[in-house]
Amino acid sequence: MGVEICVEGLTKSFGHQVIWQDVSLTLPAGEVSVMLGPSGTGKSVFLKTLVGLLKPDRGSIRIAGQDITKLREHDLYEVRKLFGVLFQDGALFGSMNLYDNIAFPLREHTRKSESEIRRIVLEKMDMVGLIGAEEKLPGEISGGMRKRAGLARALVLDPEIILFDEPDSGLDPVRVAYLNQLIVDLNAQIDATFLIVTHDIASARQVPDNIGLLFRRELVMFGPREKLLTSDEPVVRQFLNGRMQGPIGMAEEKDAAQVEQELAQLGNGAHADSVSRTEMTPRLLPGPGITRPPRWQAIARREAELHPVHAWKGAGA
Ligand SMILES: Nc1ncnc2c1ncn2[C@@H]1O[C@H](COP(=O)(O)OP(=O)(O)OP(=O)(O)O)[C@@H](O)[C@H]1O
Repeated sequence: MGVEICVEGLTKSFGHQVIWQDVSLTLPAGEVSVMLGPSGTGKSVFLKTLVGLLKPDRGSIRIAGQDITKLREHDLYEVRKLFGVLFQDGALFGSMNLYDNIAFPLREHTRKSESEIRRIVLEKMDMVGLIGAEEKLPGEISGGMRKRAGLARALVLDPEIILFDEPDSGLDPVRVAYLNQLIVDLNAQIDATFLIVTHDIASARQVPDNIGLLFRRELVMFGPREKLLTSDEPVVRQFLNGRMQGPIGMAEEKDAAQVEQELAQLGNGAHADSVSRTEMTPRLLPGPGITRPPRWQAIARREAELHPVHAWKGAGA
């Protein structure tokens, strides 16, 4: 069913460099959340901290009733089994074929027989559409296939939480669309808690239940998708519309006077946002034949109230 992750007052620095501070949010069990933020704002550091690879300076991360920041290495190892992680490049072993790559966590962390391993590996390869590619080496397949193989490997231990670090990086728009559909379908099927770091705004608009934005060493906002998509907060508006006018500068933040001037120009209609605030991007739905968990009913109702025009076709399916 997925587990809730409750982060409170989390701060991380390297030496004197504060990466982010006082971050508090709850990733609801079984829901999909996306973390956005300009480059270098510490999104990857946040993922690594959640999985216990980096220790925060302050704050707590409660997962399944335990504050993982307080755990010793041995107990942390147990908690890590709740996680599946999809790294940017799939992090596959170049000399192993896809079957052995995907079987690797089962052979490392369980005592399952080879026939049981075979059943699980083929089931997960089927879920991500890779049946028939068992013998391929990572170097022989496309970037999109490598991501899907990485995802199959992240699934083999039946994780309660899956972290995705830029799953769409380096993929063409069509492969991104397929991957997004796969993510939505998988979430409906396995009902684990998903956290996705991405720079792809189109994906961030369609895929998640919740969106967060890191900027200036802080979590500017975290909440339901529709809250962020209709927010008036200048940083959120700038980021979600991918425009230059606003507080986010080329390498760092801009001074207040410049931001004010740019936003005034925007207000005059000089550069309208590409997607108007009231026009909510429709949510990507699980494919036909995929049974949706009960929370989808509540989400469907909530979003239909906000934008009846897009009333979900087949929301109760
Ligand atoms: N192990 C480390 N030691 C020291 N500094 C680090 C370490 N890991 C990350 N950093 C620094 O933390 C900051 C945030 O890095 P991170 O990779 O998390 O950013 P990001 O938001 O994921 O960026 P991008 O969107 O470009 O991938 C960077 O300045 C980086 O140099």
